[in-house]
Formats: sequence, C-alpha cells, structure tokens
Amino acid sequence: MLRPKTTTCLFCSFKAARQQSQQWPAQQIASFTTRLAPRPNRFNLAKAGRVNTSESKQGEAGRPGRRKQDGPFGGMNLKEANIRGMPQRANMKRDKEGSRPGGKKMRDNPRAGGFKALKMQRALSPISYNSRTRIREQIRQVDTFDQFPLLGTVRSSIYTQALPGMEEYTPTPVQKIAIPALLGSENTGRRSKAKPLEPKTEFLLAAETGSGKTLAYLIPTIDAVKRAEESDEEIQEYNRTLEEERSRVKAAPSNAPSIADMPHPTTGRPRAIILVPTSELVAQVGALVKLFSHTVKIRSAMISSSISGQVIRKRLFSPGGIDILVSTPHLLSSIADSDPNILSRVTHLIVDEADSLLDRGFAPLTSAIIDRATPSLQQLILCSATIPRSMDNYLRTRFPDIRRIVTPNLHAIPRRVQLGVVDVDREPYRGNKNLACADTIWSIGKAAAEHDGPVKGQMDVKRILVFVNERETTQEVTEYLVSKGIDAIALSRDTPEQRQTEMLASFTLATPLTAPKEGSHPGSLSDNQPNYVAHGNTAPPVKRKLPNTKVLVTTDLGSRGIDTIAVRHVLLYDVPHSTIDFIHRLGRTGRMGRRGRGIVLVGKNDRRDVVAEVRDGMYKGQALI
Ligand SMILES: Nc1ncnc2c1ncn2[C@@H]1O[C@H](COP(=O)(O)OP(=O)(O)OP(=O)(O)O)[C@@H](O)[C@H]1O
Repeated sequence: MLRPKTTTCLFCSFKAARQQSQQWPAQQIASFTTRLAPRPNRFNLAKAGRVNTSESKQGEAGRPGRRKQDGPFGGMNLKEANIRGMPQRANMKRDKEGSRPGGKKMRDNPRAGGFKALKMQRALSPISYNSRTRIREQIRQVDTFDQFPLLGTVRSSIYTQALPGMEEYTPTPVQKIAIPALLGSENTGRRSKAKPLEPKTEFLLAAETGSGKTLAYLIPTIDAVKRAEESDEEIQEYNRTLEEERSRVKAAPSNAPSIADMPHPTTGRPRAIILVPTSELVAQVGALVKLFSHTVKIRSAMISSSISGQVIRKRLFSPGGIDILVSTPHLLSSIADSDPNILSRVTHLIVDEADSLLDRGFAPLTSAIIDRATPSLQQLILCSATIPRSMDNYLRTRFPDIRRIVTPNLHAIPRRVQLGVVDVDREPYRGNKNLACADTIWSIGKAAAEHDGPVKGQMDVKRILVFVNERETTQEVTEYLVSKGIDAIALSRDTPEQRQTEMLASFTLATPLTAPKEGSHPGSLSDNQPNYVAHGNTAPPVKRKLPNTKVLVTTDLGSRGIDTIAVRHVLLYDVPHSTIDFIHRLGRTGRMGRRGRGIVLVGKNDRRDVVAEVRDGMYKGQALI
C-alpha cells in the first residue's frame, strides 16, 4: 500500500511552522507541550508560581493545609512526637525535609515542582538554589585565563595548543571556578599566588555537557605536574647527569652505553592518571594532553584496548618516562595487578565521566584503582556532567569531605538546544519507527540543501547522531536507513575498537563537511520511493540517495564525553531510560555555545509524559530531576 504523497508528517508540519519564524514560536511549543503534557493541576501551577502563594499554602490541589500541632487535635496522626525543645538528629531532619513539599530540598530546587512524571523516576541529585546563586557570583569575578596563577608555559599553551585559532580566550564557567580551586587560589578576583592545598583533597567537578570540563581539570593538573618536576630532587639529579653525559659525549664520542638509555625516574610510574570509560575518550583526551606536552615539555601516554600489548608496554616503560597517563579502568587495573608500581607515584587521579565510572558496572574497578593510588594521592578529581542520586549517595559515604564544584546550570539542557517530537503512531508512519527516522533524516537533508554551503557549488553535509537504547537495534536501524538511501553506520560495543575511533572521526571534526551540488537535491523520502510497505513485503530499491547527510546510529557508547562539536542534530530513536541519558545524548549537540536540535521519536509504548516534561523543562531552562 502506498502512502498518499499529499500527507505530511508531524515533524514536517512542525518544521514548516518553524521556518516561518527563526525562533521556536511560543504558541507552537505550547500546543505541542499541551498535547503531550499531563494536564496542569493546582499543585503544578502552585509550584510553577502561577497561582498565588497564599492559595498554594493551602496544600495540594486546594485541600486545606496541614494542621498545626497546636490545638486539641494537633498531635494526631503524627509519626514523630515533635516535642518542642528536643534537638532533631541531623539525618532525621534531612530525610524529613527532603520528603515533603515545601521542605528544604523542595525549597532549594523550587522549579522541580513542575515535574510530575519525572518525579516518579527521579534520577538526579538536587542542587541547592543557594549554591547555584553563590557560584554565579564567583564566576562573575573571572574574565581571562591570565587571572589564574599558572606557570607561564602552561598559560601560553592554552592559547597555542588547546584553543588555537580562537579570537577570544575566555574561560568557561566551569573553568572559572574549577581552575582556581584545583590550584588552591580561590580569591579569583586578583592575580594570586598558588598556595599548597591540604595534603589530599577530593573534588567533584560537575558541569553541563560540552562546557569545557576537560581543560578545567587538565590545566591545573599539568601545572601541578610541571611544578612537581621542578622540585623533584631525583628528576633534577637525573637531568644533571644526562646533561653532563651529553657534553662529555660531544667532546669525546665513545661506544660506551649512554645514560640516555637509563630509565627516567618516572618510567612506568606516572604522576597523573586520567581514567575515562572508552577507547574513543582515551584517544580524545590523550590527544589534548599530547598537544600540551609539545610546549610544556611533559611526557604523556595513552593506552586502551584498541592498542596492541607491545605498544602499551613500550609507552608505559619508555626510558624517557611518563608524567600523565590516560587509560580506561579495565586496562589500568589489569596492568596494576601484574605491576602495582604503576600506581605508586600517582599524585593526581582524575576520574572523567565519573557518573559512568562510579556506576555499578565500573565502580568496583574504579574504586580499587582509587584505593591503590591513595597512599601517594594529593588530588582526586571526579568529573561529570550529571550527579546521579546513586553517585551522590556513594560520595556521601565514601568521600564525605569531597569539595563539590558545581556550575549554576548543571542538569539543565541549554535553551539553545530545541527538542522536537515526532509522533510515530500518526500518519504516515502508523507506528513504523524506522520509517519515521528515515523520513526525519531526509527532511533534515532537504532543508539543508535549500541553503548554500560555505563553498559555492557545494552543499553542507549534516552530521546526525541517532541514539537507540539497545545495541541490537543499532544494526537493524542502520540497515533500514541504508535501504532508504542514507549514508548510515552503526557504532556499538560489537564494533571492533579500531573501527570505532575511525567512525567517530568525521563526527568530531569541527571543520564543515561539504558535498558537490550535482543537479537538484533528491527532495524528500516519499518523492523517491514508496515509504510505506505492507508487512511481509520487501521494500523496492531506493531510487536516489540522500547526498548531504552522514548518520551514526549508536547506543550510550557514543553519548559519553565524545566531543561531537559539529553535530547539529541528535535523533532519539528510543525515549531514553532516564534524565541522565537525555542530558548525555542531547549533550552531543549544542556544545560550547552552539545551537542544536534534538528530535525524539515517540511511539505507542514510549513515555509521552516524560518527553513532554523534559521538553517543557528545556524550554524553561530548568534543571531536570
Ligand atoms: N575556554 C574555552 N573557549 C572555547 N572553547 C573551549 C574552551 N574550553 C574548551 N573548549 C572547547 O569546548 C569543547 C567541549 O569541551 P569538553 O569536551 O571538555 O566538554 P565537556 O564539558 O567535557 O563535555 P562532556 O560532558 O560531553 O564530556 C571542546 O571542543 C573544547 O576544545
């Protein structure tokens, strides 16, 4: 059965309306939201501050407020005696405050009141409103990297190595607060001298996706490593001997074994270790450290399971030494099992993507590495884009004194990322999610072809990420998209590691991709082939291919930390299981102040109420819960 060509999909009609005005029309968003959102009730309105507070004080849904304890019936139906003058135990008080509307937690995060469906599966730890305001004030005091007491070479390397070609060098909010804290120079307003921190300090560094967390921990770590090298007697002695040897050999060349073959004091014993969950992130973070190493003169190495054992050994035990090592926990812990010395000199341990690495799957390995490194550790830095409740509980027990460096917009998806919804159950898709996905991608390609690319005669190639919940789905969706003329590839744990980095390369490249404009654009999917095929029939071959999109279908594997700076479109094929996944997946677009677009495909079995609330929260700039 063929779909009538005149039918337009929900996404297309939404897009047409969008094109009329550059901004999302407020009415359009409201109509989408009302269609998907649960009907507002008095409780929601009160929380959103849209009804008068005296009314909301009455209690939920207009019921009279709670009775005060005074009066003859005041003490009835209470779980605790609440005898005046009796001090409450701290944890009792905290539990109580957190569990009731109007309690401290609710007051601290007043905007959380707008969520109803999300409250049922609350995944993120709340951040107090007061601390968000306090941090905003601190951020206002810093304008440039020059305000940080960094070594000259480290500071200049930020401009030449880490952020080359940039016109303005302004630290991002997380860098403004984290760098001085990690350097131990908190009075950020003026140039100040770094004073040593406590012998061992633990930090949690939490900021939005794509906000520059990597440099926020890397700059102070490189600075610390370099300073330590300058004051390390063993290294200074080694350098002196090497210098003498060089001048001696220059004066009288000989065949005697050179001291240069003698292992450096740091060989196989790095001073700083950065742990990341995947090989792709090892390559990404390792490349950044390498860039610094050229000018700061530090030795760095990256190891992951995508590298051969021989190369790993060579890198770790290079006679030249190793200052900063980037690795995955799996590989590092297996190396530490056979050679515990690898962790014996570590002063700085960074756990990047800490929400993943302290999750159930990784936590035992990560914790074991932290334990083994603890005797020499000066700074433990946990870095994350979200603070899940489970991680929050873990930190409260394991590191009760951890310093939390949290940006004011944590857990909020920036407003420059818009979320569109495609209803898969409606015409023309009739529940066919694959078709909805292909049609949406064709629409993006068609819209992009209407604008000229950066080069005349060339059109811009849109890089699109499609996220699915299960890895088995990646291949199935990819095959369908390819059958519809789309250049799609699948990335999941089943993909060989070497291929993974290769596949991600064109999605992480900041430079624009173009394709020659040969003739007219093929138009929409329905113009090129029947896009509805009755069950049991095979689809006819595609007539023309979509030339200006590149699609990567992936699971959560592609959602953590990968700096897909050029990606403008993220398609959520499945509704993510939690707000944590929403944040990470949508965080692959709209990075570092760029605009982005998320499109979620909502089918029969998907939580429409959750999608509606996330979308509403994003529109209002709220922190998700
Ligand atoms: N001060 C800065 N000014 C401009 N761009 C920056 C600055 N700091 C970092 N960047 C760039 O921002 C991009 C994102 O940085 P990074 O990958 O560190 O983000 P992130 O916060 O770790 O994101 P995620 O949570 O997704 O891992 C990178 O391309 C980086 O080069």
